[in-house]
Amino acid sequence: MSEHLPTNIVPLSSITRFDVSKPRVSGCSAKSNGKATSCGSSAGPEDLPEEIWAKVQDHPCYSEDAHHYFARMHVAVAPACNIQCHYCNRKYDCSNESRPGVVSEKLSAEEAARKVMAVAAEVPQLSVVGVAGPGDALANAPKTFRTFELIHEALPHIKLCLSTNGLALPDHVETIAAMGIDHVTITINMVDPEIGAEIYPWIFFRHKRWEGLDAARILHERQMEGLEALTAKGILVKVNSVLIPGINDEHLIEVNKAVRARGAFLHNVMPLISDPAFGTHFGLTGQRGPTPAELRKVQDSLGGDAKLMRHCRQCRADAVGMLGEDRGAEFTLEKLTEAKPYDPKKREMYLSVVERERADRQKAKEMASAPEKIAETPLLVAIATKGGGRINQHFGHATEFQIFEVTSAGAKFISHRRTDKYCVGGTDDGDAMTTTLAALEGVAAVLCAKIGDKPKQRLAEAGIIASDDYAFDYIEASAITWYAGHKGAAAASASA
Ligand SMILES: C[S@@+](CC[C@H](N)C(=O)[O-])C[C@H]1O[C@@H](n2cnc3c(N)ncnc32)[C@H](O)[C@@H]1O
Ligand code: SF4
Ligand code: SF4
Repeated sequence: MSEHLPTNIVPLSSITRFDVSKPRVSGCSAKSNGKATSCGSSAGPEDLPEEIWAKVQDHPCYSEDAHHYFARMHVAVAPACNIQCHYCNRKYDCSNESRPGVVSEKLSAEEAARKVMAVAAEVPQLSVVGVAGPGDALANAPKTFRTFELIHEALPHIKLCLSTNGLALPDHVETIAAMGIDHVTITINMVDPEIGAEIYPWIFFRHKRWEGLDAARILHERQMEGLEALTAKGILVKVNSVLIPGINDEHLIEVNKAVRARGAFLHNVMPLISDPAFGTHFGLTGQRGPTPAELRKVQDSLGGDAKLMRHCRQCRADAVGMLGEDRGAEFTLEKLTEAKPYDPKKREMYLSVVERERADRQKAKEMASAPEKIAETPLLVAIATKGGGRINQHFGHATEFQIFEVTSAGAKFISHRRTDKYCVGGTDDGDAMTTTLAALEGVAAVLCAKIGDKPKQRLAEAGIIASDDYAFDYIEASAITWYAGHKGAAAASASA
């Protein structure tokens, strides 16, 4: 069977570190971190109501757990936009650039459907296809919906997803519901038009261009109307907010309250990208993006029970693959003629592996966790992973680290941090280490599948412990076990 599995998934037979033969903690007596979990009404590792878990369990953006197992792709069928944001310039195009709004080729609905078939044949993890630009999905509504129709006819199991600024949303809620589109993202950066006027120079609405406060007021009203109409129909809405320091950083608490009151499922606060080279208004006028610490501060200020997305990778409008990887170059239009036919058995086999892996990973986590007796100082642990919920990437091959906040009681995903590959063409690259050390700021340990003596030494000099003792083990259980052996380091750094 293993020859059918994607390379980043390790067969269960390779699990050695955790004794999965011990009795499973499950059912009504289940305990997680010493706390009883609810019985009968919740499901999945994220403790969601069963009907919600059923909708998000294979959506890599709506469930942090799912992003370890499932892939998404964006199809670039929506070039036009009906508003202008000061942070967006869709004219800039680069195949090496990974950020929203960037694409290598724009597609017709038919081309997009062919591309989805080709990717589904190669990537059994594929579960979601989204339209997220390069412009706005609903400013190109006929093409967006035609694309979804074709995909649904060919691959009915694929979830459909769209991203919009919300201006045209109220006009399309009925169609979205009728087409079975269960996931919609709205970018909402303000609920106060005074702040909106600093972000949006103009909108185009009802055959007319609007500017200033009028534009921001219309946009705000349409966003709230669209959000309410979607949630009333049981559609899961994720709200994206771009964090723009000095403009909406303090205001995002109000945005969070407003969108939660209207039933938004998830709030994704994303850092502004404003490199002047991209030619956006903000980039050219010196508006900076937030630091990782500023981003985290705003996320943490949104209240303990706010459901936040912290694992967004701010993908290109033609991204393909697991979050954090982009296999778009393998599926360009000219390569589609070589595409293999889709084989549903490959996907079924993959799903059964994921089901077992998820259950065993959860069990390993519960077995490694100790009930919280005293307040412990959490440590940040960086993980090198290619997916599957395991520590399965060589330190030198990592282009990002997943950061977990860890105590003896649990390991919580906090964010990802991008870096450059340490090993380039088989040689150790000194500049990459500088980037990696910056990315690992505040991190106590790196857990990876393999690391050479030289980088291990460089990390040690920077006060970071690197370990490949947990190679191919589950992330959370390993991080908790590592923490248990290094609590002293936490106490020492807290008192330093
Ligand atoms: C390219 S847009 C496409 C969907 C739609 N037009 C919208 O704006 O919601 C996808 C996401 O990228 C975000 N985005 C675009 N440019 C950005 C930038 N420079 N920095 C951070 N986020 C950005 C948008 O706010 C939106 O949430
Ligand atoms: S709404 Fe989306 S596509 Fe339009 S300008 Fe803003 S970020 Fe760009
Ligand atoms: S941009 Fe964020 S929400 Fe959209 S596909 Fe990428 S990770 Fe998911």
